[in-house]
Amino acid sequence: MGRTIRIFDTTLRDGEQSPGCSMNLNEKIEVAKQLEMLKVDIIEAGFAAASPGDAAAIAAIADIVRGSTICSLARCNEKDIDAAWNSIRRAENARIHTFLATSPVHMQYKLKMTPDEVVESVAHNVAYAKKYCDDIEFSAEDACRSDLDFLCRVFETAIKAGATTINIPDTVGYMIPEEYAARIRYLREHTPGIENIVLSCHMHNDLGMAVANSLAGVEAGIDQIECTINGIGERAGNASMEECVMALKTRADIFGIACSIDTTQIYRASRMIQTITGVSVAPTKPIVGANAFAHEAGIHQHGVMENKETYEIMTPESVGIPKNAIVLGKHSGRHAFEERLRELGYTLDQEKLNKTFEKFKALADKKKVIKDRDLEALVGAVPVSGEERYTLDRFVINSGNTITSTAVIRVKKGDETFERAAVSDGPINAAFRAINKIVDKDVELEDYSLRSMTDGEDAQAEAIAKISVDGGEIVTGRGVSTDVIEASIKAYINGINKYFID
Ligand SMILES: CC(=O)SCCNC(=O)CCNC(=O)[C@H](O)C(C)(C)COP(=O)(O)OP(=O)(O)OC[C@H]1O[C@@H](n2cnc3c(N)ncnc32)[C@H](O)[C@@H]1OP(=O)(O)O
Ligand SMILES: CC(C)C(=O)C(=O)O
Ligand SMILES: [Mg+2]
Repeated sequence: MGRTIRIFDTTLRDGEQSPGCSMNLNEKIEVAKQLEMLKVDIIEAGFAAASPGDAAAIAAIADIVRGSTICSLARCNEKDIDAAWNSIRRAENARIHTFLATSPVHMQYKLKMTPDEVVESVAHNVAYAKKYCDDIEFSAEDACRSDLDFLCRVFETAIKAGATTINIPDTVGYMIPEEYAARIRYLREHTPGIENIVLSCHMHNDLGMAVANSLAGVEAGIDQIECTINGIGERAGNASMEECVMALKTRADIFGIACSIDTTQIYRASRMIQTITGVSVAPTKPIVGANAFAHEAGIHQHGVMENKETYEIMTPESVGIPKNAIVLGKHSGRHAFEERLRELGYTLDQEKLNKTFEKFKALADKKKVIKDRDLEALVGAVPVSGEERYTLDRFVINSGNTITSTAVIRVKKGDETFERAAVSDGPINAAFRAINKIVDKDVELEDYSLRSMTDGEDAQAEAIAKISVDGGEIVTGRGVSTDVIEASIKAYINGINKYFID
């Protein structure tokens, strides 16, 4: 393979801009460690000027992650660039990513700047960022609705001021593949200095073409793909990393392009993002959806039994979906348990391993066979150290279609226990109201969902409770149990705990 493509992951920045996908500090660190395991070239860890919490998370990631470059986004102004640099300065490799819109509609109505003022701002702010660090990316926001000759002028200015990567984003997901490729070819031919620059694409999925456009860009000379795990991101999302990477790998005969990604970490990364954000992918989602490697039709099943290549263009193992060799149940020991977790891609520290094993044994008493999805649910449901402020001790619910529901909830906080009762028109709302009385906060339930993690009568339920406390940011709480009410109460308490940790 001749060329190599860089993978720039923006799950923690553009991905986090997806409604309901906010992550707290611990969650961002977990995601960043997983991105390091995936061996992504650049991690866009956030937008430092957006909030002190974002800046702190970027700084923590810059301290911990080694190998990948750590990047912060910044608008074209000195305050944003100062904040970006402060957050990434301790990274092994640091990048400032500054951007300014170049399309007529953005310049006139949003920025209220003339084209000349935009060029001046790019010259000034890229040079200002360059004083801090060598690795500077400049993005022309809404580049795909911008005049091509004006873009050449803006990019030439950014390159002269010190930009080392030039990003040509399709901010609103407007392109079709051949059109984007033609744009890239034009820019390469008409921008002085561009031959020594890393060219990047950042495609949005409004018309469902983010991945196709990224790959068309690569064929036209793009050197870096910006993407997110599961394709999360603003509006319809960004190009999905797993789809871009597996297309390059599976069709190496067409692209002949290598990338650094350890594809066996893809499945775990996808599950982690689903668990943390509470946003599940569709069963038909390529690469990581529940049906991506499932064969339902008889003719397909027959073909796969004879030779998997009849209907599989890649193997589940290549993206880290493990083969299920060991059956785990109540008689399984710690070795088999730990080994299976390792096969699923989880290496837990001793404290989390012990807690997860305890929960595994408790679950094995209720279920005959513990499946991989059960294990993933257990790992995701065990809080990381310091996260448990309140824990559920016991609950009693009285509900029916002719009575008002009542809930009595008892929780522990350290050595103390608190118990309150509440009524409502449904059992889950009554339970949530009782918890509100205990924590004595104005907790608002913003979104709630319940689904079965596995099949069968003894399936585990996963509840997601998105809450805000005292009008603050929305946090995602998650609870798992074979009892749907217990799962819901745990999710609500998990959300409240996260609020207090942040
Ligand atoms: C395409 C993208 O994904 S861009 C990244 C989008 N991400 C986000 O916006 C998430 C984080 N954002 C935030 O937290 C806030 O918007 C902040 C902190 C950045 C700014 O907040 P505020 O100061 O309250 O401004 P607000 O968001 O209302 O408006 C944006 C301002 O930035 C200006 N602006 C927008 N883009 C740029 C840019 N690239 N360079 C310089 N200024 C810009 C706008 O013109 C507007 O300026 P004005 O206040 O003088 O009218
Ligand atoms: C900040 C830029 C790169 C962006 O997210 C976009 O244009 O979509
Ligand atoms: Mg974007």
